[in-house]
Amino acid sequence: MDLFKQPNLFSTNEIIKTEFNLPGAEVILFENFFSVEESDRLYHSLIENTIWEQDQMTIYGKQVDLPRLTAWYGSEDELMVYAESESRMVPWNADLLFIKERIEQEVDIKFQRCLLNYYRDGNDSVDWHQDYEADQRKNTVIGSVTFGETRNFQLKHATRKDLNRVDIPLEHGSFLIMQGATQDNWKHKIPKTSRKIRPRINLTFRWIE
Ligand SMILES: O=C(O)CCC(=O)C(=O)O
Ligand SMILES: [Fe+2]
Repeated sequence: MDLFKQPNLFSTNEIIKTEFNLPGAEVILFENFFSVEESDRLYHSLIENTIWEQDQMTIYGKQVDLPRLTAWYGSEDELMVYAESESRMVPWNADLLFIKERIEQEVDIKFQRCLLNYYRDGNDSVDWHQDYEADQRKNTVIGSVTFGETRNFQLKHATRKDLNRVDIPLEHGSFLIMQGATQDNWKHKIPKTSRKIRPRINLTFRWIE
């Protein structure tokens, strides 16, 4: 039985592709990119087998835990500096290579590394941010895959106040591409929620020039 999608009269397992028409951004969503069976299997396997870390950040001079668990995987053995702490990148495993190869069929690049996020409940979140430092943001590709609970992925323009915020619910088995100048011009966030919800795993596969 599908853990995260309740069957209804109109439900379909077809892949649904949506291209968002946002100024200065290229954002494409594929719903049902992974089948329900694949998504259920990967959800459990990633929760159990990922080497999750509790990283910290500084707020008003105090060290506090990030509101989620994270892990860096990739092909190079290098130190990643993320949220001010250093972590060594873990080599790709079979699950990640399976996901990476599937999503690379939709983009013309090979992803170099992946940041996994584990949102344990509605208190876990990520605040408004742009991925990468300003000088690295041009022409990046982020492939974002979700397993588990649906969370609202929010996008807002970094400078233009005349543009409305966009909310994209990211469902079990979905795949979202952010490319071109998206990171340069738009911020994104996963807000907290007081709803009683189950965990969500998100994988952001990353490519930079
Ligand atoms: O969980 C998500 O969908 C977004 C994660 C994110 O923005 C990040 O890891 O940089
Ligand atoms: Fe991000």
